[in-house]
Formats: sequence, C-alpha cells, structure tokens
Amino acid sequence: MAQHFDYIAIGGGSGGIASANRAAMHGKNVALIEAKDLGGTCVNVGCVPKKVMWYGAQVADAIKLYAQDYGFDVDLKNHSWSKLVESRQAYIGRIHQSYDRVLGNNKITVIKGFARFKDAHTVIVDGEEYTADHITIATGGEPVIPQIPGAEHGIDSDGFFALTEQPKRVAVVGAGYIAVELAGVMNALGSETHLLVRKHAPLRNFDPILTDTLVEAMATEGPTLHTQSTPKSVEKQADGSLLLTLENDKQLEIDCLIWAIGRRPLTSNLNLEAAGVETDERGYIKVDEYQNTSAKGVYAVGDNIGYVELTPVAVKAGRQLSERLFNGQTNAKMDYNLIPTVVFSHPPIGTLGLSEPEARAEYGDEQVKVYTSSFTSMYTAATQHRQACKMKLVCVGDNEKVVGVHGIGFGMDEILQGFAVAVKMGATKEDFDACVAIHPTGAEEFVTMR
Ligand SMILES: Cc1cc2nc3c(=O)[nH]c(=O)nc-3n(C[C@H](O)[C@H](O)[C@H](O)COP(=O)(O)OP(=O)(O)OC[C@H]3O[C@@H](n4cnc5c(N)ncnc54)[C@H](O)[C@@H]3O)c2cc1C
Repeated sequence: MAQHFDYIAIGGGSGGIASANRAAMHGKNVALIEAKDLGGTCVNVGCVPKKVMWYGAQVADAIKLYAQDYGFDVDLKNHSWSKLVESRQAYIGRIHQSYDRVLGNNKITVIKGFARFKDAHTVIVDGEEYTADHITIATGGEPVIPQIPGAEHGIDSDGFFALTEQPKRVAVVGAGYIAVELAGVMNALGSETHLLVRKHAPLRNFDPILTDTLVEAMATEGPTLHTQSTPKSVEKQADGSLLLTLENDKQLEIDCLIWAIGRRPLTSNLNLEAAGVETDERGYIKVDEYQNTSAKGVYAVGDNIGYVELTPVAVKAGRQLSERLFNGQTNAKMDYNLIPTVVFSHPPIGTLGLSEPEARAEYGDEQVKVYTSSFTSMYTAATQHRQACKMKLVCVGDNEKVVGVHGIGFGMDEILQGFAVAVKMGATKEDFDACVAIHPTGAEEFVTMR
C-alpha cells in the first residue's frame, strides 16, 4: 500500500527543502524526494561552490595585484587547484550534514530516488508509491549544451565543479552571469581564459554602467573577451586539446571548453501529463501567483517555473507556499518585484530594479532622473592596480522615487542588500540623502550622489 503524507516536495534543492521544513514546522507529516544530493544546484553545483572558487580568486588577486603595494613580500608562486577543491567539498559536506540534522529534527522522511507522477496525488519512486494531499514540484533545472558538431567535448557548469585539475587554456561560452563568473574565477586563478559572447557584450540586459565597466575591467585584467563569437564546431586533437571553430571562422585552441549558454527546466521526465500539470513550450511549469499549477493540490516553485532563477527566490516561494497551505496565511505569496542580485564578477556587480533604459522606456525621459558616481575603489587606490567603482541610482517622478540601484566595484556584493530594503520600502532620493554616510566606504556614495 502507498505510504501517505500530508505534503510531498519533489526535489531536495533550495525550494523543496525550504518548503518541506516550513510545512513540518507547522506540524505536517512531510516527505522530501531527492534524486541526487541534498541541497540541489545551489549547494552542490551552483552558488556555494562558485562562491568558494570566487573567494579563492579574490585571494589570488590580493597576492598578485595588491599585496606588494601593501608592503608584503609575497609572490604568487604556485596554486593547488586540488587543495581548493578539497576545502570546498569539505565545506559542502558540512552543509549536507546540517541538512540531514535539520530535516531529521523536523521529522521529514527523506526518500532517495527519482520521482514520477502516477496522478495528481501519487508519485512513484523506484517502484514504490507515495501519496499526499499536496505535492510541490521543486525539480530545478539543468545546463543546456548547444547542438553543434563536437559539443560533447565541452563541459557545463556541473563539469566545471568536477574539474580535478586547473586547465591551462579555457574558453567559456555564454553571456550570462554564470559564464562571467566562471571565466572570472579561471582568469584570476591563472588560466589563459577566453570569454565568448554571441553579441557585443556579456550581461547585455544589465544597466549599461555595469556592462561597460565590466568590459573595461576585462580589457585590462582579463579574461579575453571575444564578442560576436558563436561556436560552430569543436574538434578534439591528438594531444587532447580542443580546437574551437567559430561561425566567423576564427579558431581557438584550448584545453577546456565550458558551455554556459543557459539552463532549461528539469520537468520532462516527471510524467506531468498524468497529474494534469501543464507546461509552456519550453517545459516550464505554468503557475499562478500562488504557485498553483493547473492541477489542484499540485504546486511548483523555483527554477522550473522560469521566473527569477535564484536560490532565495526558490526558498521564499517554497516557504510562502507552506505558510499559505499549512499556517492559514491564505494570502501568502512570493513577491517577484525588486529582487536584488549580485554577479560575482571581477569586480563584483550589485543590481536591483530597473536599468536606466528600462526606466526611460517605462516612465518616459522627463520622469527619469539618474545619479551616478565614479571613483577608484579605496582598496586599490593606494596600489598600482587601480580598479574602478561605478554606481548609479535611477529615480522617477517629482519625488524621485528610487527604482534602480546599480553598482560595480570592490564590495558591491555586500553593499546592495541594505539598499534593497530601502528601495523595497519605497525610498526616495531624499531618503537616501537623509542617511548619514559611513566613511570611508564605497557604499557612502549611494547617499551622497549629486
Ligand atoms: C553555476 C551556478 C551558480 C549559481 N549561483 C547562484 C548565486 O550565486 N546566487 C543565487 O541566488 N543563485 C545562484 N544559482 C541559481 C540557484 O542555484 C538556483 O536558482 C536554485 O538552486 C534553484 O532552486 P530549486 O529548488 O528550484 O532547484 P535546485 O536547487 O536545482 O533543486 C532541484 C533538485 O531536484 C532534484 N530533482 C530533479 N528532478 C527530480 C525528480 N524527478 N525526483 C527527485 N528529485 C529530482 C535535483 O536533483 C535537484 O537536487 C546558480 C546556479 C548555477 C548553475
């Protein structure tokens, strides 16, 4: 006989774990089904290992670019990629233990295996049936590999985290934040790194102050940016190296090729038809603002709905859903407006709300006022490797409501969160100015712009 639960979450990643824990905290009998490792993309092959690698790259930059001007007698002689990977994986191991502990404390039944629907209230894992009053699909996504000859010689972001040795020459293909971040890490850690983008720049949808400054930084610090560059084929050569040929017939010889051209939802093997769950033509699950799918009692959160593909978004959507279903908060839902985000590039980017072009298109030129600041980050100002820091506030209307906050430069990754609270509360430029600056910091520029 099928084992019955109040709630099943399919997918033990950011959204599934968050939702399952919250349901259990409200006294529900919960099962969490995970096909691979608990923690999903973020913990195993996403945010966490990526950030550890980025910190490694920061240390390399500090030694290579800044330490000597701060009086340290150091040279970057050797770097052990495998040591960095070992430290990273040990940290991830500790996160796994903490998940086990919390799920255990919440008395959640963790089922290892791949779930498929039998009907809207029944899933099958390894031949066993499990039923629930409510089922949430939190299955995330996977990287896309292009359909070109030899594409299989490349790896994706999952493959990047599986690398046991640092490639000497690497090409990263893609213009999104994952491509930028992976290329930045490899470059700082000493690989000859090429970033290939299809059009004129990476991060094209970001505010131009961010894109332009990033491209300028790449021109001096690397990686080598190749614009208007679309791969046509990949050939593995006798010595194991790869020959990447572009549509413009340029060629690059590299040791490692990383595809970071986008992700797609992991929904095709779930037998969603049996549950009556509809997807769009790209496979994303259709949900309403309360995460309800087309099937009663079945919900979806996270990357597989194709809204904003970030961990805190999946987490919050999952928790709000459980608050609504199991804690009487009938109106609880995820607010997809004004979501701050950071790109761990070199230098890092923080961005929130409308870019200047978006604000002008939405409100008209007369309604938009923009404030900018451009300076050398103080961390680098006393050294020979000066690095720019640029910031922009996008304001609208007579009261100059802040609708966009954008910055690139040292510390931006930690600066944005607090400003996002203010913008979410409806802050105006006057409110920003009314706050006394913290000196000397980069963040103070946001409250002193004229
Ligand atoms: C390289 C990289 C870097 C990133 N960096 C950041 C970052 O810095 N900040 C940020 O906010 N976000 C980042 N993200 C995005 C973030 O990882 C995702 O938005 C987040 O993990 C989505 O959570 P989720 O719950 O929707 O899916 P996931 O975390 O992907 O979890 C889905 C889980 O479901 C499991 N699963 C799938 N199908 C089934 C099935 N049928 N049965 C059982 N289990 C199944 C999968 O194995 C997986 O563990 C990054 C992503 C990548 C790839």
